[in-house]
This record gives sequence, C-alpha cells and structure tokens, in this order.
Amino acid sequence: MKVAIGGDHAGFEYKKQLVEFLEKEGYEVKDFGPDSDASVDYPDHVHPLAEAVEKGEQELGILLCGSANGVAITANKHQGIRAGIAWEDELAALTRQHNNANVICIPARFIDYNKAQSIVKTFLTTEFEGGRHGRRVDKISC
Ligand SMILES: O=C(CO)[C@H](O)[C@H](O)[C@H](O)COP(=O)(O)O
Repeated sequence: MKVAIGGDHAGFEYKKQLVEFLEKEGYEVKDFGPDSDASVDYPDHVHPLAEAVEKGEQELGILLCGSANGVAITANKHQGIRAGIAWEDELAALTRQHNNANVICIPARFIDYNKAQSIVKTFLTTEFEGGRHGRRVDKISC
C-alpha cells in the first residue's frame, strides 16, 4: 500500500519515526515534509499531500501537527479528502469504518509516540463498513 505522510514542525519527530516504522512494515511511504523541526507553515505540506491522495497517487494519508486541527482543516478543503482526527485507536478505527476517511490527523503535542504509532496502524488496517455509512458519506460532498 502507498501511504503519504506529512505535517509541520510540531509533528516532525513522530513523522520521522513513523516513516521508519511504516517502511519496516512493508508500506511504500512518500514523505511530504517538513524535513526538519524548523518552524514551517502546515498548509505548505498538507496541500501537496492532499492532492496526491485525491488523485489516487497515494492510497491513504497521515498528517501530524501540534493539535491536528490545522492539518485537518487544510486537508478537508480538498473535495476528495475525508480527514479525521484521532488521539485514540478507536477514533482512528471509527473514521475509517464510518467516514471512509482517507487521511488521519494526529495531535503530536498531546499524545506519546507509541500511541501515534498505534493510531496509524489501526487507521491503515481498518476497512470502511459501507452500508448506511456509504449513503451518508456520499452526501458529504456539496
Ligand atoms: O493545529 C495547528 C495549527 O493550527 C498545529 O497545532 C500547529 O502545529 C501549531 O499551530 C504550531 O504552533 P507553533 O507555536 O508555531 O509551533
């Protein structure tokens, strides 16, 4: 599976560790930056990632910033993106099962790395349930 990852400086350390983890797990990872923990503007890294996921170049996306809010708000500006926020595994599972989320946004300043890794693994291995949820997801796009 092709996975995109990105965010801002507040998520950089976790992103670095997650790239190593995901590649060891056999995922093909594209890193949309940043490439250091120097302060950056998250939209500069979120928009290219969202476009790649929207085009199908990457199957799912992972975004990390301090609170997850900025990257989620930015990613969801893209019609083909359904970006959920998760700080617990169950929230990551539910946004796949019920929302068919194709991007997960993680609040790096509010959870430890092990939790972030577990959230990512849950997100990547959980399927959309369809059914009534499919009807609802179809109504999201204006
Ligand atoms: O959600 C965010 C942006 O709205 C993130 O939390 C950013 O990581 C955060 O705003 C960065 O703040 P900083 O003081 O510039 O590190």
